[in-house]
Amino acid sequence: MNPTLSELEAKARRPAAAFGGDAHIVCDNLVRIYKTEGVEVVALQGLDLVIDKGELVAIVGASGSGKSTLLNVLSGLDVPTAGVARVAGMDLLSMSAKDRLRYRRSVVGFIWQQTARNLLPYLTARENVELPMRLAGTPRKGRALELLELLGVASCAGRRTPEMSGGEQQRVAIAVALANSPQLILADEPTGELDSETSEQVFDALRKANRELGVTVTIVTHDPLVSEQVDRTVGIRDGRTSSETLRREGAEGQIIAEEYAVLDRVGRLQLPRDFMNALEMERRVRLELESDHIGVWPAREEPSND
Ligand SMILES: Nc1ncnc2c1ncn2[C@@H]1O[C@H](COP(=O)(O)OP(=O)(O)OP(=O)(O)O)[C@@H](O)[C@H]1O
Repeated sequence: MNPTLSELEAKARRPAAAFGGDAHIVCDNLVRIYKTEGVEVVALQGLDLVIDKGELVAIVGASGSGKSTLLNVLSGLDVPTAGVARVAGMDLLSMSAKDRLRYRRSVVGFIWQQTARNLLPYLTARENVELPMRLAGTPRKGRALELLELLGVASCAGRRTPEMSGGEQQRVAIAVALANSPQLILADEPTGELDSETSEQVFDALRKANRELGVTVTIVTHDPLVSEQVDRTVGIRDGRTSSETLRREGAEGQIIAEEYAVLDRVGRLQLPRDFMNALEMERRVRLELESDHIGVWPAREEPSND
């Protein structure tokens, strides 16, 4: 039934919901400009991203597209130049130094690509997991072993980093990141230095943290083993989210992956570069509205006057 005039008027009067609503991670028109020796680099150019609580998301993109910049902002290590970045209802742009420290200690856990960067080499695995709890003033007896067990590295509890493989070190690093029960885990190329079998174990540990502890997990990765196993892969191009691949299980248990272009709030979308190249599209395209889709064609050759 068509809405009545008064229903439409009421709808128009309702305040528009804020972008991303109460999602766990909301980036709205996020901009990060680096200035070095007078040269400006726009690493994030109005990036929009919404991630719900409990999601496991991979972020992919070419080198220099802005992935690490985004993770640094979300982890509270870096402050964006403009826009909105909100995690678990906390505004990352206006946060005080004290809140930022608390955020980094207790709300978010971080895993670097370089295994050596995640752990202190002179502490055992168990002591490494206990450290963030001691720093936050909330030591919990048995918690470190519990986490090491959950991630399948309890046998490493008494070992220091040189006595562990790269994959074991990364799984211990995940336990360290989980120590203070964060709401969010961010991992920057966590399997980048590992062979495929070990990568699988590290990814399984992240998936376990997500499924069994309900932690939201965001992984920046070039590793197809990771990006093709998550429910949602977000592609970043030139400092903006440009594509999303959603995966779901089909009727026969097969995984169906569907790729979408991201449409921002003002209607901008990035056409895949290979599509544009194939049809030699540049500068402008012709759009046509059909009943159930919009057609995009290369611009017609204008007849020349000479
Ligand atoms: N501290 C910095 N100072 C100046 N420019 C920077 C800084 N950090 C990043 N950039 C620039 O910002 C852009 C995005 O970099 P970023 O590291 O976020 O990309 P990335 O997608 O993570 O790349 P990679 O996959 O190679 O790690 C690049 O052009 C980079 O040179």
